[in-house]
Amino acid sequence: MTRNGKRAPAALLWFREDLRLADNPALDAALRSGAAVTALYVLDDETEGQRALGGASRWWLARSLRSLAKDCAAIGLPFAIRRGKAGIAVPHAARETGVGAVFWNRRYGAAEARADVAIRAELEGEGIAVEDFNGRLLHEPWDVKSRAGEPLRVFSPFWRAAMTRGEPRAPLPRPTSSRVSAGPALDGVDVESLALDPTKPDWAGGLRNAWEPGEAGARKALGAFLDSGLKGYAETRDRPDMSATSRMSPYLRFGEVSPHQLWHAVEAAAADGSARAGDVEKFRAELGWREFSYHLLQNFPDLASRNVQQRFDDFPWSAPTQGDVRAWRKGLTGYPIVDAGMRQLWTTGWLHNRVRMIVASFLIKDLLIDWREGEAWFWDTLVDADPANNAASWQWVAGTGADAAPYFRVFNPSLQGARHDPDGAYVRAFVPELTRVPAKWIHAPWAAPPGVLEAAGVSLGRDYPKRIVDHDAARSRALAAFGSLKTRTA
Ligand SMILES: Cc1cc2nc3c(=O)[nH]c(=O)nc-3n(C[C@H](O)[C@H](O)[C@H](O)COP(=O)(O)OP(=O)(O)OC[C@H]3O[C@@H](n4cnc5c(N)ncnc54)[C@H](O)[C@@H]3O)c2cc1C
Repeated sequence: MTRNGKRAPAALLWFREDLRLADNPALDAALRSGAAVTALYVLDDETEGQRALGGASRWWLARSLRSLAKDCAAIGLPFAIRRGKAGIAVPHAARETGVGAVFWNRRYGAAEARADVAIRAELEGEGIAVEDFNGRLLHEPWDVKSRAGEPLRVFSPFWRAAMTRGEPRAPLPRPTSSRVSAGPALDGVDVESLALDPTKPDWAGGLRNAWEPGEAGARKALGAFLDSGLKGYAETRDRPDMSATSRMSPYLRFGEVSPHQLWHAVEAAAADGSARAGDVEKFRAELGWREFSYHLLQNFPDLASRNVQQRFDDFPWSAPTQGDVRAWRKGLTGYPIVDAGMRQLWTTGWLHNRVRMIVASFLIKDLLIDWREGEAWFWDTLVDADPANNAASWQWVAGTGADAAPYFRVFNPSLQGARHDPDGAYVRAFVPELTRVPAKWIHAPWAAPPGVLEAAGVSLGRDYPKRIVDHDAARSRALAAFGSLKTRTA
């Protein structure tokens, strides 16, 4: 109700990358306005410049939308799904329902932000108010600045500056049916008709086993992390053989959980003694890397397609051979940690952060293939494929980004494997050919004495591939290529 007791006109809540009811500032404000609310999601593969979701993300989205539809029904919030260009579909839905206001949470891609400006102008031109909110980030990317008021290019000063902005707000409560006044119903399509699932072949079996998309799935996964993963996170987060990280990334990507909820949930765990301050701080700093990626995306809108450091525009990448790219994608490079990672990615749609760095370094530095080839593969296969995190991380590994690893940092896959998967349990989980290879040799089977491999039932080239490159030679080649760039641009 408004102050004089009259009901506010109906409102439209446009769900975008915030597929949740709890801690949803736009939804909360729409309900608080006293309006009767109708909710809408638009699958938009048509707006120019917007990158279409990859295959694994589409798989996730289908389940997420079903879960959201169920949650909306449970609180009596009418919810419709439509398909098409948002610039047409949203004003159309607003007219159809006769709403006085449209509420949404902000998006940060350049094309998405441009589309939002145009949609706002059209709605406001028709006398329909637009209210937008931050439902995605702890701090708006443009609010975090250097002392001189400039954008930041290095993580540590960025995070220090972000921390001076004060404690992120507390999460908003999940609305109950008593708060909802149902707006006009809107026709929509069902999720099946969006054809988001793979059919021939159906490659999603592993994803189905690994994940429960949706807000309820996010709550369960967070609960499991708080119960057993957060304790020791600072020490074990680099161990792919342990369940030591939150796996919140796809839920954050689709907005099934907010960073504010995570920020405060780990605080509560520290307060009740189930986590240590150091673990909480480290976990929050990882959320900080996500914020930093969005800060970079804000300042480098072409982050997924252009080198932040333009001197790399002349870099002598190898022309990718079908054989090398295929071996990398399929996990057949002959380097066990790389192969385990690429198979984990294909099977489950997710990959441990340390292994993401190793496989990315291998593609870029050992195979000398342009980072954009890898970024695109991750975009298609990750359930958490994120426009800011994915692009910023690939540029970080390539050395082409703002706060990037130096070009001479070339990960040695066998040493990385031995350090972060010391018993080889991670490799064994995804590369069954090597199950019986002893830990001492599992990250470098080519160096094992022939009798050891024979006893493990492995013949290289028959049961498991020979290495497609020799790492030492590849490293020298990469350093020479990077060195030539330095000389040429000096
Ligand atoms: C080449 C490469 C590509 C990547 N692509 C993506 C991507 O598309 N989407 C994505 O969400 N992350 C990406 N990352 C970052 C990171 O690997 C994942 O966020 C992390 O592995 C997700 O697992 P988690 O949720 O268990 O992480 P946790 O360790 O539990 O961290 C909690 C959250 O912090 C954020 N986070 C953690 N590490 C990073 C990081 N290095 N950069 C940015 N945010 C981080 C994520 O949102 C994560 O969910 C990429 C990293 C690399 C090296």
